[in-house]
Amino acid sequence: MYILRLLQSGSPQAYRGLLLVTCLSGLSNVVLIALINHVAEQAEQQVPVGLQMLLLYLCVFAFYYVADRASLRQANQFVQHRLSALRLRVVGKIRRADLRAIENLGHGDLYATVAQEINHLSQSFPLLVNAAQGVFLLIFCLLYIATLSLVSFLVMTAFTIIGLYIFWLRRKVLAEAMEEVYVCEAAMLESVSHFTEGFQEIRLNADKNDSLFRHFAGVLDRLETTVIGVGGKWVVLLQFANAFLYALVGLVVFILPMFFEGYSDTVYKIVAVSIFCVGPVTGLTAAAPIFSKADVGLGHVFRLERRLDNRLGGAGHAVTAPEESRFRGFRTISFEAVRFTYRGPDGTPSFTSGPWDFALRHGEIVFLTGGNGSGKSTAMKLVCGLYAPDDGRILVDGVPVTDESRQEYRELFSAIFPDFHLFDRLHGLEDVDPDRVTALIARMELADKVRFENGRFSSTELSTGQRKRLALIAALLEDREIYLFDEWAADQDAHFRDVFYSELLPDLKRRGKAVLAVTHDDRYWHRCDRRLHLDLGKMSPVGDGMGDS
Ligand SMILES: Nc1ncnc2c1ncn2[C@@H]1O[C@H](COP(=O)(O)OP(=O)(O)OP(=O)(O)O)[C@@H](O)[C@H]1O
Repeated sequence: MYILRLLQSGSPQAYRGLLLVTCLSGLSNVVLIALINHVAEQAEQQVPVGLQMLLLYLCVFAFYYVADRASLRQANQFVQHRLSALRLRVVGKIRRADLRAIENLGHGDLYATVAQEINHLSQSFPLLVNAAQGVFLLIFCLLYIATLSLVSFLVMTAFTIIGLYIFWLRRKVLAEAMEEVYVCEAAMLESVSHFTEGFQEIRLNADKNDSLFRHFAGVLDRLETTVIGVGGKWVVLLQFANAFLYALVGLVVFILPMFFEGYSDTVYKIVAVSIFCVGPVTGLTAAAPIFSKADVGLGHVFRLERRLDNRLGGAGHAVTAPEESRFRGFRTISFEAVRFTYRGPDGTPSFTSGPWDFALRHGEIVFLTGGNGSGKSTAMKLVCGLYAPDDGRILVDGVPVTDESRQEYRELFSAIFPDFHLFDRLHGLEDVDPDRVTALIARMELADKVRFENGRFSSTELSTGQRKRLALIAALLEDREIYLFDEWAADQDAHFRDVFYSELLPDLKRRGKAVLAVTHDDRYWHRCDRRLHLDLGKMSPVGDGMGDS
């Protein structure tokens, strides 16, 4: 069970402390029941209830109240800590993973698993704590019954074990059905996302709209059938638990007195205890579907973590920037026979970039051209170290880049890819001079749209071209030695495209930066020092200087 695995991942001290207070809460609960039984017996024998007994009752009640509260609070804290630790651990592994690993796992799945599943468990937790307390109470109730009648204890314990075993088997069936609910819910969420993300397309095309809606209705139908199926299994479980309790009490009341002398004296006390067990047993059964759902979700998180571990190969690679990079101030980066292949899930190669050779020198502007799907973006990701080459070498001034030094190497680059992400604040640039940012906003001709306030841009609700300019501001502030632009100018108007090629790129060159830019703008090809062309992943130089076109 994944929930137990989660709990055991905490510090043994905290785990033991939690078990202790939960035990104390269950124990004091049973002592209360015993006291009630005792007082009822005295009343039946017409013995007046003394003040001492009342005080004892109040003391035990106070103890129970405090222990129960402490148990619930500690359990809540303990589990929330474990969930936070799990989130931190998994996100920590995601941030250390290679881009290929993340692409293979799927961004959507990653997000859903980390954000939704853990959240779900966090929200359903109070019910689960209640159910766990019920288990402790059941154990102590049985122990109390042992003090009343050993025979009843043995019979009831045997029955309880059989009952719990059957319950466990049924719970497994429920868990399997829950796995199907999980799949159906994921399909439903994906289907809903088509309505929100493809809203413009469906509002333009009624047939598409209808077809998507029919598909959604089908997905919803399957989800409903599966959830109803789970509900049916849960009803069976709930009925079983109730029937089991009544059968047990029936056994105690009708059958056992037939066989054991003097048993009828204690039977009403045992019945009273059994009735106290109804609440916990019902709580346990009621929590079963939530428990199964949380366990299934947690299973997905653990499986994701294992897949990340496999890709990270142990501790993973560092993500922290070294104080003094050995690659800083580079003169030439050489790519020797670099080759990289995308593979499908079954390992079949789908596209190969390379082998290619080229050298990127400090302070030069290189343009990369090629048709759609020729491998320009793939080459850019290989150049900046987001992909590690399958073959070949990358050398910085003769020093090979290895797995260990790859992060140091990446720190040379700032890149803006077509699917760039605009962060809500300038992460990593917390001490930036706001006047500098404001000046750059003005230079990007965004002064009437955006302000820099409290470490963030006032708005990111901009056109794609304007958003790319904001991304460029962040890249310029990073002040790295190499700039990669993957079709950056494609979304700019004619005026700003000109600013980019005629002012911004030459400015970077003047500052000694190297630039590698993917471009289709043949009007500006004379702006580069060298142009490289890609065709089916193979790279070749075109001319060797300005005006090569
Ligand atoms: N993450 C990926 N997984 C598998 N294959 C990929 C992936 N990204 C790209 N490819 C494949 O690699 C090939 C080259 O893609 P790439 O994006 O590098 O080309 P491109 O020249 O940048 O194309 P475009 O000009 O259309 O942006 C394509 O056939 C594409 O299907």
